[in-house]
Amino acid sequence: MNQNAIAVDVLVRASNLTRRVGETTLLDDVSIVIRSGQGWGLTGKSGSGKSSLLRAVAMLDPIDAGSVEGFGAMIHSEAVPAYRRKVAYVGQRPSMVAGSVEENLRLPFELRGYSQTFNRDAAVGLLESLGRSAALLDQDASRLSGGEQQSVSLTRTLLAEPQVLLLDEPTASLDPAATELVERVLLDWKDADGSRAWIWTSHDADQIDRVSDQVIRMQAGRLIDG
Ligand SMILES: Nc1ncnc2c1ncn2[C@@H]1O[C@H](COP(=O)(O)OP(=O)(O)OP(=O)(O)O)[C@@H](O)[C@H]1O
Repeated sequence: MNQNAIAVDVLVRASNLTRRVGETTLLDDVSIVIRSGQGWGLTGKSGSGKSSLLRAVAMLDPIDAGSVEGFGAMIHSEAVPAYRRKVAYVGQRPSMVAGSVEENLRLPFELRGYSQTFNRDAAVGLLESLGRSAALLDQDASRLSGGEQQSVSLTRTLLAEPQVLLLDEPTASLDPAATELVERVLLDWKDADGSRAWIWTSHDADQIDRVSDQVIRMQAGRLIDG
């Protein structure tokens, strides 16, 4: 493999991330590399720092030390919005603005500097593959169940065509049938393009087995093997 091929293979390189809030150390010198096609499974007890790591890699939270490199370049502040479109964090509590689900899905596409346009058919297709009907688009976003919110959040994320997903317990508020659908949609998404990758956190060891090819565990803000 030549040097260029190596550079393209590494999508994200997070190095020596440290984050403290007051006396609490959320991340303690954590490094992780995300390569094309890779499915990281991230486990660890509640409070071990999994969300903190995903949010730091997504550049959503400030860090006290360390760096994030994306697609071969250091990500400085002006490059963060473009980076976040390619490296998307899917949180446990999706944020919605007042209005319909469709308005929420359209919102990112109406931001300045956003070149893609909203594809309603693609949105309906994704919602249907997640077990929701097209009628969900007309519903008031403030009145969705936790599971519906998660479906909308995932749809919004996938419509933006990211390359890396940082999935923070993406099935936490779903029943087993809905969980299976989310897993299938995401596994299909990843299989459709060998350059896509994710870090997927879960408390469900069986799910981690199904969705990851490499597992890493967090303990007290540090990464330890398997
Ligand atoms: N903004 C913050 N300010 C202070 N402490 C925080 C903040 N965010 C998280 N923490 C603390 O940092 C630690 C790690 O939290 P984090 O949410 O990353 O854990 P987690 O492994 O994702 O947990 P869970 O499995 O419950 O989602 C916890 O002790 C949490 O209380």
